[in-house]
Amino acid sequence: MSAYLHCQSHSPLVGHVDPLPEILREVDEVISGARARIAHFDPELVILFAPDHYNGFFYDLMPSFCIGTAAHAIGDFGTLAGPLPVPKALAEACAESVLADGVDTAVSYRMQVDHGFAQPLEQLLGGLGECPVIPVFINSVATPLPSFQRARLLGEAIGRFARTLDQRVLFLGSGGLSHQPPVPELAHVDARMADRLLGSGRHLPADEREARQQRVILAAQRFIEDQHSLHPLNPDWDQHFLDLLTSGRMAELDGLGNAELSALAGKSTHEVKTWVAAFAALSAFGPYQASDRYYRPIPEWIAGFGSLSAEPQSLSKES
Ligand SMILES: O=C(O)/C=C/c1cccc(O)c1O
Ligand SMILES: [Fe+2]
Repeated sequence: MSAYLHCQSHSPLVGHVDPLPEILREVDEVISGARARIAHFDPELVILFAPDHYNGFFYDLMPSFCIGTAAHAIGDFGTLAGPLPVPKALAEACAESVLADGVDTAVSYRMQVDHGFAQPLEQLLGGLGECPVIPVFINSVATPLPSFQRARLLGEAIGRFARTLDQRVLFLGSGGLSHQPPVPELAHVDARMADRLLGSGRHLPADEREARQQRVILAAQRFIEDQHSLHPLNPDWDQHFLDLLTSGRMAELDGLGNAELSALAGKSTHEVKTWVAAFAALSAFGPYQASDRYYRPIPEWIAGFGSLSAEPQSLSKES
């Protein structure tokens, strides 16, 4: 029984609208370092906390949390497409354990996921199929949203389940930090888009898919020129968030309301709840030591881009 954690921002704009080569090199080094540490840990099971962007989860039935017992990635923005190797019985046991522990997660026996799940698997493990993975969705865009506290309790429950396994478990968190890309909102869209958000967007025609991606790419190009064309990134808040996780004080976020977070750092910043859940899961293994902290606001990717690893303190003393 051992655990390792890595949390990282994602962005589907990688490869579409990139920062200067020296910044790209710097980020590549951060990701390669994380990948090497993960390879050294040699996980037997990945538990991946990630959001969705109206590609797999819709308002016809929007859960706060969902554990997949089978999943496939759609390959949006050119990210990897295909099935994820989900160990079905173990994912079912995980869901049962979390429910018995008092956190009402949904389950999906056919989870459709997007770049939020696929990008970290590609960047950190080298592909979708490299290691058995239990996908855990946290609703981070479709209001009403779960709170920081519930995300923490979900993570703790999953951590307690993981601790019962005789396996090396890697917790991954995908998303954030401060950002607000142009994600549609049910309250502000026309009837056609509302229908997409209610579920017809699950299988978008190719021309609409292309138009959707171009909208985000154009928004990123505009954001580079005018950082008020979208909600501005908030490096101060991002660093504060990283401070809290690094020092094991994530429960201090319990009091931060969803509207307040949106106003401070942007409406997609709720993706950081994947990090909170991952760190909470790790905390079930005892006190942890965080390492390899990295942060840079990257407007080209519409992301306060962060990266942070951690491991149980007993292990960090041994290595
Ligand atoms: O449009 C989408 O599907 C998402 C875009 C996006 C852009 C930048 C950062 C992110 O975390 C995103 O999901
Ligand atoms: Fe995202």
